Amino acid sequence: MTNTAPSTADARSAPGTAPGTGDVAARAEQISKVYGRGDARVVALDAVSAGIPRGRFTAIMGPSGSGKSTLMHCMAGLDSVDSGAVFVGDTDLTRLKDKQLTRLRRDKIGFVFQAFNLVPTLTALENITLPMDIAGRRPDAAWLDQVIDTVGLRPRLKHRPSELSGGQQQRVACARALASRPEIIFADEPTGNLDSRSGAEVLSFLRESVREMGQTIVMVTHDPSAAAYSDQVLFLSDGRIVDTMAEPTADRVLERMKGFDAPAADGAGSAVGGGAGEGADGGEGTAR
Ligand SMILES: Nc1ncnc2c1ncn2[C@@H]1O[C@H](COP(=O)(O)OP(=O)(O)OP(=O)(O)O)[C@@H](O)[C@H]1O
Repeated sequence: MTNTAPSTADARSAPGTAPGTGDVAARAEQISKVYGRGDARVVALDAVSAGIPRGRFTAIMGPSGSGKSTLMHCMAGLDSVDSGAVFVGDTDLTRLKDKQLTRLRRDKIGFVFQAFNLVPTLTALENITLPMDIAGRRPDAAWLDQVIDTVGLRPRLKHRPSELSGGQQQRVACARALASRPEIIFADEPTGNLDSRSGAEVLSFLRESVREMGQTIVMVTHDPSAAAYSDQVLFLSDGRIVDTMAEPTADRVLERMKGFDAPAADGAGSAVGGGAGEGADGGEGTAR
């Protein structure tokens, strides 16, 4: 079966996005990824196509082993694909040499992982600006100020990670990802190590960075409540995108997750097409 959703065209028709190529921040075109051989062969991604709308918050969900992390890693240039193409903006990652790929990741992509990955000897502020320091770029002071205020870290800027709570550390990691104004931020289970209150704070902040700053975010999560902060959810099963949901709520996402043993009768294509277009009113202005 071929995956169809959400196609670039679908993404273009997403709410609040003008027609044209500029409204898709990243896209996968028929990407496949196989691990292992013989008996150990696993098709992690099976001809997946997906467009990530610019300035939107997209969640990726699916059962364990469905390919969520693989999809994210391939789209972020952290892992290679066996076939197909991955675009960030207009650049096909699969055609880049290692050095070019490293530069693209550094300049255009932000990452937030479940483990906060902060440098323990640096202050919060130094951690936030570290990627730009390494790249020899000066942070835009006004932007940095806005990011710091949005994540509510101003009173903690001189603290080292060990002096911060888990939620605060993850906010530092989010600020670090946002500071260079990347084309797209990939967040892999960003609330996986947080209690529900800290998790909600981080998700609200991610949500706000999309709404207020126009950031594009893709987040892998197991948690329907976390997915409910997004504008749209892509559902993966057995290495394929089998459905999308616009304006998700935790209850609807939970229901859909329960249904994975019995896939939607109308098939992936129609479900996905409807889902992507369905986002007409989007999550814009909707606090979820
Ligand atoms: N490095 C690897 N070597 C072999 N198989 C792998 C590797 N990475 C992933 N896989 C397999 O590929 C499939 C997809 O894995 P992936 O981690 O993308 O799933 P996931 O949906 O993120 O799972 P989870 O929710 O459990 O984190 C799984 O069957 C997994 O066992």
